[in-house]
Amino acid sequence: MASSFLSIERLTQRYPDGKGGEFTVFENASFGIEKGEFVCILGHSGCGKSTIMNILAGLSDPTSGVIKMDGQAISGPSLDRGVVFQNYSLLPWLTTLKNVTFGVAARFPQWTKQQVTDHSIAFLEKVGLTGDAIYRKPSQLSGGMRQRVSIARAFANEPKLLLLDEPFGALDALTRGTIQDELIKVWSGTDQTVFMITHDIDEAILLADRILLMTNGPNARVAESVEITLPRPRTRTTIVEHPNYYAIRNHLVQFLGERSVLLAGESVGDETHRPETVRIDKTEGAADAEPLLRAVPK
Ligand SMILES: Nc1ncnc2c1ncn2[C@@H]1O[C@H](COP(=O)(O)OP(=O)(O)OP(=O)(O)O)[C@@H](O)[C@H]1O
Repeated sequence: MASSFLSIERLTQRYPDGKGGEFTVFENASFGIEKGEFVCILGHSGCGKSTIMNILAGLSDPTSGVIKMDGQAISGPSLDRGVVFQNYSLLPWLTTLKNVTFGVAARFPQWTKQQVTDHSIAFLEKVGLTGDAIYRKPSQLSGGMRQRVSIARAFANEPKLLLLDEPFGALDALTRGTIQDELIKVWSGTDQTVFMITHDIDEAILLADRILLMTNGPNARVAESVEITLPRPRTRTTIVEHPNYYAIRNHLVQFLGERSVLLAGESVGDETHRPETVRIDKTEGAADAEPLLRAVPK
């Protein structure tokens, strides 16, 4: 099999259990992400999503396993991998604009000051931040505005891989919806590869090309890779009318409600530990229109 742009191979994380032994968070997690793909990961609290993200960001080392990006094993943090956390992580003493130019100047050292500023302003505009807001400090912005700055900053740096750890978790539903739309807008204009943690099924369906489903921990596994067979561009009002929408949603709800527990600790996927691919397509003429779901092993 040709290797993916980002390839996670047999990733295992164990931690001390506090009683002299150890517990396994996940074992042999293996999956790939293609260049330009938007992949979300869903799973119950504690299954190890943030642990996977921290390893991808280079902020922690796994117990075993290999991660390759563009064929090269990765280790440690790098400007090639940008991260957006739930808590914004902006530099409080810098203005909005400087929070963005700071990273852009480091990423593109050959650029003039003007190029860095123009590039940064363009990305802030894409997330709706214009005018005097870009000269304010983070403490003078709303939570939604701060998260917009984080997203603009991450995309403006043009990392090869963008890691989003529940970026909208702290926002109210309306602000969340607006920023999701802005995120799609920014992402659509790039060939950016995105890996995102979310707890929100609807958010994952709206944004992702593919959703990875994890079973419950300990001994969690990435059990399924569900293709989001909804055409782009997507909006939250049009996708619900698509024949695939509820079939996909029901599948995800059913997995998180029942199968994530039933499969916990069981061996799933093929012998290489890759998740089962699930493709749901109810559109007329689709090969798997009847039955609706591709068989998924129980
Ligand atoms: N540094 C650590 N030392 C020991 N145990 C840890 C450490 N970091 C995480 N864990 C444990 O590993 C498991 C997975 O944690 P992780 O934060 O990755 O889960 P998660 O799926 O991201 O959860 P949530 O959705 O609640 O954020 C949990 O049981 C957690 O307590």
